[in-house]
Amino acid sequence: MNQRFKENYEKKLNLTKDSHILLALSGGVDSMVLLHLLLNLPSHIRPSISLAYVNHRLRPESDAEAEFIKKIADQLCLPLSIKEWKNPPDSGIEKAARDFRYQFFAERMEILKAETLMTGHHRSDQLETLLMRFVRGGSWERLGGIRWSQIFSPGCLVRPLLSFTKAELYDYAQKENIRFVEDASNEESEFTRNRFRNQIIPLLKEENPQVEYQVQALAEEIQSLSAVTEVIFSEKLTEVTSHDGKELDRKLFMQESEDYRYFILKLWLFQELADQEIEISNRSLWDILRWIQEGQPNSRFNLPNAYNVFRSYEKLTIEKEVKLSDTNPVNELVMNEWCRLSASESLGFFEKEKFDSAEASCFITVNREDIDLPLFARHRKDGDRMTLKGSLNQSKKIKDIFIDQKVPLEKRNHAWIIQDISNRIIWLVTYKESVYSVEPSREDEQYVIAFHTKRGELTNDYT
Ligand SMILES: Nc1ncnc2c1ncn2[C@@H]1O[C@H](COP(=O)(O)OP(=O)(O)OP(=O)(O)O)[C@@H](O)[C@H]1O
Repeated sequence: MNQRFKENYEKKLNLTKDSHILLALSGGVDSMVLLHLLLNLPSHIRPSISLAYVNHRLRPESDAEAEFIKKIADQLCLPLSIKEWKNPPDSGIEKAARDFRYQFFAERMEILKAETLMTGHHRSDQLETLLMRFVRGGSWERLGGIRWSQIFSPGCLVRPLLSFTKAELYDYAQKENIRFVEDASNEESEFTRNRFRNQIIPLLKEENPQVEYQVQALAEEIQSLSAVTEVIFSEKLTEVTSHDGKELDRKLFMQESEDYRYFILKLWLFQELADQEIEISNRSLWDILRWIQEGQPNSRFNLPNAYNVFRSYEKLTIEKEVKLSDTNPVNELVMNEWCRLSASESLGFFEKEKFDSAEASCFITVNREDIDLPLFARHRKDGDRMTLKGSLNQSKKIKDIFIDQKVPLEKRNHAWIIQDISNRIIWLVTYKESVYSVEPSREDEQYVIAFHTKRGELTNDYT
């Protein structure tokens, strides 16, 4: 077993004497055997080892286990950090405990400047993980299961025991007299994984005693296949998206076959929502595909967490919905000053003689007697209407103005509206002027309302 471990250590994991490893030591047979195997490596390849343990305090014997781990670290003179879990939630304990553990490991790696986290996952874990994923459903790539090595935090997470079954680890521990703690909860079937471990897998092993080996081989094949297809679909995605990957060109996308479209869309959503914990089911993917094919040219498809795929004619983007109430600060405009509205936008209103048109991207002129000061800048809200210039006092919904001008949905909530204290909408900035906008005259009894944007040229017709 030492020899097999050494081979994997050098070939599969690319680790050397200069590696600094943070070993996640739970005290169970797997990580205790892993520690032993690491220490048994010949000195010319043995890495520096630090230990980390999380005391979840979920079982009465937790504190005794923490003491056991401290003793081991003392005996071996290895640095150990322990963290206690203080606030377990009422539900979803398994996931919360895992998140807490890995968060702690990432912090320790950063502090210790250790580039490798090592855990004791083994071949029997692989079978459990794959069966659970298979039954739960989801993406086929997940059937690649636990990997030998993957990117983690500032470095990587490696599992050198993936070629050993749990039975082999027990044998080795017995032969080498390795002490370990037995997790009593493993015997109870209260957690999903334990149900698979204790009830389902024994039946599968009766069917085929080699099931763990078969499944590991299958998982590795899926991992390779998934690496190959990722390259193919990434190239395809690049062909149908803008340079930064944010805009998907519907026309080019629709030229691909349906199978390709499915995987391109999946990759695009995955990349665009990478920071969000959003899972898009296979069924939703098909629904989105149908909507892209048959939906309205200016419409949206709702995703979880207020995200949307927006379609504006032949352009698709993914954006979080901006709620009007969240983004509707009302900015009072102070006479003869520019009011900064965002990193790239300013609005101001000026006495005509104090206005320098060179500073503005666009502007309108109003008669002083027609409006009631002060003026305010805000975004649209439901029911907004304005009386259009040259329309004989006919008012029109702001929403309809946007529709007429084919303004994409995601731009509508960002547009600025100028209103006066009497709630009259004076200007839908860059999109539409109201009846209050007049031609400049020689008299001074006029104000100018001006907009400045750094976003290059104004893209809308200034009407
Ligand atoms: N409390 C802990 N403290 C330190 N390391 C731990 C702890 N629990 C688990 N580990 C590490 O994780 C490995 C796998 O443990 P276990 O099979 O119990 O985890 P799991 O339930 O499969 O969860 P996951 O795969 O998400 O870590 C252990 O061999 C050990 O390296």
